[in-house]
Amino acid sequence: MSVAVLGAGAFGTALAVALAAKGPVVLWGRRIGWTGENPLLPGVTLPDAVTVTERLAQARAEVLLVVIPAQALGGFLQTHASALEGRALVACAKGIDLATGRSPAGMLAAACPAATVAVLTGPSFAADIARGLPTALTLACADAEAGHALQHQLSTPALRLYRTTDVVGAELGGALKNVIAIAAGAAIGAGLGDSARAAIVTRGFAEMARFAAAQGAEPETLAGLSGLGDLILTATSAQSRNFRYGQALGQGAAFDAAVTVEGAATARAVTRLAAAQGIEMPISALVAGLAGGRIDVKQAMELLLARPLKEE
Ligand SMILES: NC(=O)C1=CN([C@@H]2O[C@H](COP(=O)(O)OP(=O)(O)OC[C@H]3O[C@@H](n4cnc5c(N)ncnc54)[C@H](O)[C@@H]3O)[C@@H](O)[C@H]2O)C=CC1
Ligand SMILES: O=C(CO)COP(=O)(O)O
Repeated sequence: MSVAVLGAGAFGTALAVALAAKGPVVLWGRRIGWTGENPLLPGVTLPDAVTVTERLAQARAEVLLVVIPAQALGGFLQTHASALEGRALVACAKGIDLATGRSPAGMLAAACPAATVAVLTGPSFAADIARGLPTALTLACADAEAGHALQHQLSTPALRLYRTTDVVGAELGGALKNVIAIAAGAAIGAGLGDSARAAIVTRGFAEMARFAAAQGAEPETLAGLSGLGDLILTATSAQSRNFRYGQALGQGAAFDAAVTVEGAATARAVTRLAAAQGIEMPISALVAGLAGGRIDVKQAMELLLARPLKEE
């Protein structure tokens, strides 16, 4: 099986490094601008088995891991979908596209109807994967046989993949936890304390599960690696960009706009979808307001605490 990774950011590079333990990997990026060490993944030297290229024609593998941020994926597919058609495409981004309301796998399936689409998601920082630290992720594919094959093709001794056919649940777990991680970071940044963070994470998980169930996801998926697992990681670690962005919001501090923070746009996308479907997502709506500069953390907390008392 030949593998290529599309998107040479921190996560794409880390996946290429991990999979190079099993054989040659092509890593494609639109503008590389570095050799040997990706500045987005400092301290990691690429193994010889990884070929880095800016030519998409060189990435003609049977399995393509698509690791382009959710809000950039639509633009990429407009230009390059034909080069991806008919392959096994593994969506690795965690977000919901603002323009279409689609998940990355949904965008891939729409752009490449003859492809087999899968999802790789779950708790994993790029730096951990690249260093070969133990990681467990979810591989989701509606086609159980193809999912089984991909699970074995993409697992390594350190990267343990669990399999599911619940693509919707796996993707929403990864997308929505970023939104709640921003809220958790904002609480910590504003000095509201660990108890407030625990409340936000728990009630945030409830709204993740509520939204996902309404889209047809299995509750077990949300309680697994891609939902709860990734939420725990992202809402408690300063390694997370979403958490750090939330912290900056809570502190009223500036944040580098060049850093990928999927949860900001996803908060807007999911708030819009939830409103259209009559689903309550108060924390996500407040994150959308915070990210859009319409409210501050003090107002957000006042709004949350003023909500009617209800059953858990
Ligand atoms: N960094 C991490 O620890 C993890 C990231 N992810 C997910 O992976 C996705 C990518 O994140 P990172 O690699 O960390 O981001 P990053 O910011 O490190 O890199 C993003 C890369 O995408 C490229 N890119 C942007 N627009 C593009 C386009 N139109 N065509 C081709 N390439 C384009 C950029 O040039 C850059 O190399 C995100 O959805 C993120 O949530 C998932 C798990 C872990
Ligand atoms: O998805 C991730 C960990 O599983 C990475 O989180 P950040 O994008 O917040 O850094």
